[in-house]
Amino acid sequence: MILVTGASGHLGANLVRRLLADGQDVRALVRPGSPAGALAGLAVHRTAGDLRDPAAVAAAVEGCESVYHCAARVSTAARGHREIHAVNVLGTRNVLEAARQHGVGRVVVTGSFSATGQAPGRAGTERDLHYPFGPHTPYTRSKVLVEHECCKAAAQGLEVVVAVSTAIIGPHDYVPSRMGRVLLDFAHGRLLAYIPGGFEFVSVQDLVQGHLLAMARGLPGHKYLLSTEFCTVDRMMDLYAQVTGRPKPRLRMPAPAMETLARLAEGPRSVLTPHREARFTPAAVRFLRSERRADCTLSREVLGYRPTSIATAVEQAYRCFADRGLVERRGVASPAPRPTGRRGREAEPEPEGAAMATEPTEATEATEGIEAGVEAGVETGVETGVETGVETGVETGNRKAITAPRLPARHLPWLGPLPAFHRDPVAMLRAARERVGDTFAFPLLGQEVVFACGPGAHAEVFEADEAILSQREAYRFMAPVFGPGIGFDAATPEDMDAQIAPMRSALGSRNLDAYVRTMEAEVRARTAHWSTQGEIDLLAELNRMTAAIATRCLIGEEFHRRMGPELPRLYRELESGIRLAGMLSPKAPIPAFRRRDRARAAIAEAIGQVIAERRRRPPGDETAVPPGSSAGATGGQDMLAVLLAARTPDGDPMPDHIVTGILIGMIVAGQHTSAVLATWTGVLLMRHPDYVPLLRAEQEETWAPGSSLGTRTLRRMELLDNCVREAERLHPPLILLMRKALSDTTIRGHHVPAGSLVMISPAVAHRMPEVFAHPDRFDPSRYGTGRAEHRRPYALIGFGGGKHRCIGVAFAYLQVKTVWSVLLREADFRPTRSAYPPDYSTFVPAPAAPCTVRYRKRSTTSS
Ligand code: HEM
Repeated sequence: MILVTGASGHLGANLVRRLLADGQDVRALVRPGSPAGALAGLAVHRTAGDLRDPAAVAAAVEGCESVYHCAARVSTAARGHREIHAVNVLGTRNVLEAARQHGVGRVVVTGSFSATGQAPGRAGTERDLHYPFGPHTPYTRSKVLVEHECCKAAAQGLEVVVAVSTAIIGPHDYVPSRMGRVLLDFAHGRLLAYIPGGFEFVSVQDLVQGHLLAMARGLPGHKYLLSTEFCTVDRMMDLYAQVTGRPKPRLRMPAPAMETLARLAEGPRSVLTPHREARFTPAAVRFLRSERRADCTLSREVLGYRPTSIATAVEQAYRCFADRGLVERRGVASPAPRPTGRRGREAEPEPEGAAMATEPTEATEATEGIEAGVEAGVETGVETGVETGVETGVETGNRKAITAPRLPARHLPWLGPLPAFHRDPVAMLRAARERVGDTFAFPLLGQEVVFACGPGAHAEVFEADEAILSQREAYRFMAPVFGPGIGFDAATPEDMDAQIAPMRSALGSRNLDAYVRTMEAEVRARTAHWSTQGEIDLLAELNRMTAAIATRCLIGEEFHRRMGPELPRLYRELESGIRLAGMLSPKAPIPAFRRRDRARAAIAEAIGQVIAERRRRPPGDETAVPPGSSAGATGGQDMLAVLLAARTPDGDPMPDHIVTGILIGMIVAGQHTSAVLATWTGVLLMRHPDYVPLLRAEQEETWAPGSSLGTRTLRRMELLDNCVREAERLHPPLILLMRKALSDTTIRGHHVPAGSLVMISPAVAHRMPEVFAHPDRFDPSRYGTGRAEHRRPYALIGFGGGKHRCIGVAFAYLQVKTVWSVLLREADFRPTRSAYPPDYSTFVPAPAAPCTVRYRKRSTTSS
């Protein structure tokens, strides 16, 4: 077993991949909250822990025969000494001490070129002593002490070698690193200027190779410089221009003036944005200006190190970003490898295992310097990257919480990432998660949002006390849909629970068989209108079916007859009134809200009439279901009957407007969501037609021709169940679930200030490779015996979790399964489009309209 610390960093991510490709068993020590993407889908043993915690480090080291210690806190800022010292120096000491105690054979520690001394007039070598009295950053000082710790450990008999990194560039840069961010900014046309200078750069794959060589051949207690080539910033800009196809910025900021400016900016910034990671620092500019060079002769001669080319590393970095959708995929123009004449380095083939997966970086000062140039020259007042914020301790009660990383504000801070969020919230949140980790914060329309992702975070949110994370307060903007005092607008959480309680009983197993009969009858009634073949808008068709089903099961037959064909449209208008604008101003005078209010009034009036009629029936007959109700005909009750029979704590009947509001709430919660889930199930089956014969075979076994469907029959259809579950996972109808923080709290150790909106996203969470293997794949077998990926608590959250978990989940599953049992028996379906992308313009994203599919009725209809 080999331990890699800092495995989610740029170097770590590449090193882990290389070790795995070499057939090694790898354990990764990752700091809690590190971006998950770096190790996504890799067969590594993850262990969470902080370098500052000797016990966690010892636990990670135990049982390993060798250790690559790559983790470090990198910064060019003049502050943050304590944390930098604790992580880098004491953390390294912890690793070395644990290695000694557990008899680890060898440790390779990543060093920094900044800790190597400088000799005037020539390139620096391993023998050049660091000059301690210069204007060094806390980071540089810490890396000198790291080397000191290594020497001490070597003197005590531990085999430890230091592999010295220069400025890293290359693929699998998930955070991304600072050089990676400069490349992204360049590719997106956000780089308007730069500061000239130069530095030694290392291709991340050369650096990985150097670490392996240091492990195999390095002399204990020695260090080895690893660089690929010296590059001026002008040359880097040329390389970036070649891979991105964009011109390089015309503006070169004079370095001396920029260093002065950085000095002037330092004071105000430490007051105005004390928690923000500063990159435009005097030290960063100084590194660039110094144009330091490294002489890697020792590495070449002792280790056999053979560096490749920075041009190739830049190209690979770009390709990797393109693969992840962060930049446009171009026919990446390979920058011509430059003859590396200075020390006679030739471009060599990539090291084995080079072209693999991903993630964040330990930047060096030089990369920060370039980014500092970008920040200074380009984006005055606008953040280029991610504020790390991780080092900022915030006290919450007795617990020490860390500030969640903050997404950059690219537009007005008040708006936050609104355009991207509005266009495609799932893509925006997924991309942000890959960059900064599972928990992060951002402003949205003036509202502070804390986003959290992963089963642990879900558990904390779903299980939180209502007085701390309130569901009611988060969804109060829906009050115009439900009606005043109802559901999320109920006076107290207890009132809301009291309103939900009778619905639970109506949706209980006693009534479900009757509902299934209504469902089957309704699907058959609709398909009876279809000709032998043709095209339908699947979503529209399923909306009609679920509208009829919901109406008949929940409100009753009379209402269904009264409102008839009007209902799908009215429900649609009601539901489409739930939109982002409503969070800001639920009563804004916009057409969608006017339609919402008209639809609600029409539905409420019709329900009111039905209630009045039922109340006029003789006492003792409140629960009777009127003749003609299919639910009643089979012995069940519609929900209206249950609500009319329910009593308040004072023994009174529920007021009519509350009954009406609850019914409307149920329709809104369950009708369109079910139609959307059924539609995605159909779309997925059409895209994976191999499952259709298997599903039909399952039907043959479980559902005798001519017999009616029932809950028992449906429960035996396990493959169908798993297909619906895959639809729930891949396309959850509710993509965002929210809570309002009523007091300061924490999620996964991150501070959540009172007033924040806490968001979790089933759509993002369900694609976490750490939770679901190959998450983008349609694979119903993942729920089968042995894998049961959905059994992990709070992994599959399409219906929420904890005390607010959907009360209609059984109803919804039965409905979708009934729909597809009947439809698959009655007809064959084919897609008419190559893709059915989700339409994120609504709160319940369905395939973009029109969702046309072709059908042909089957001649062997056995019903
Ligand atoms: C595919 C269909 C459905 C989906 C995807 C769905 C999804 C959800 C989710 C995610 C929640 C939790 C919200 C949160 O924690 O913030 C929820 C709650 C709820 N759902 Fe559903 N639902 C569906 C169908 C239904 C149906 C058919 C009904 C009733 C007939 C229903 C009634 C409710 C109610 C009353 C709650 C609130 C529970 C509480 O807060 O205690 N849902 N649903």
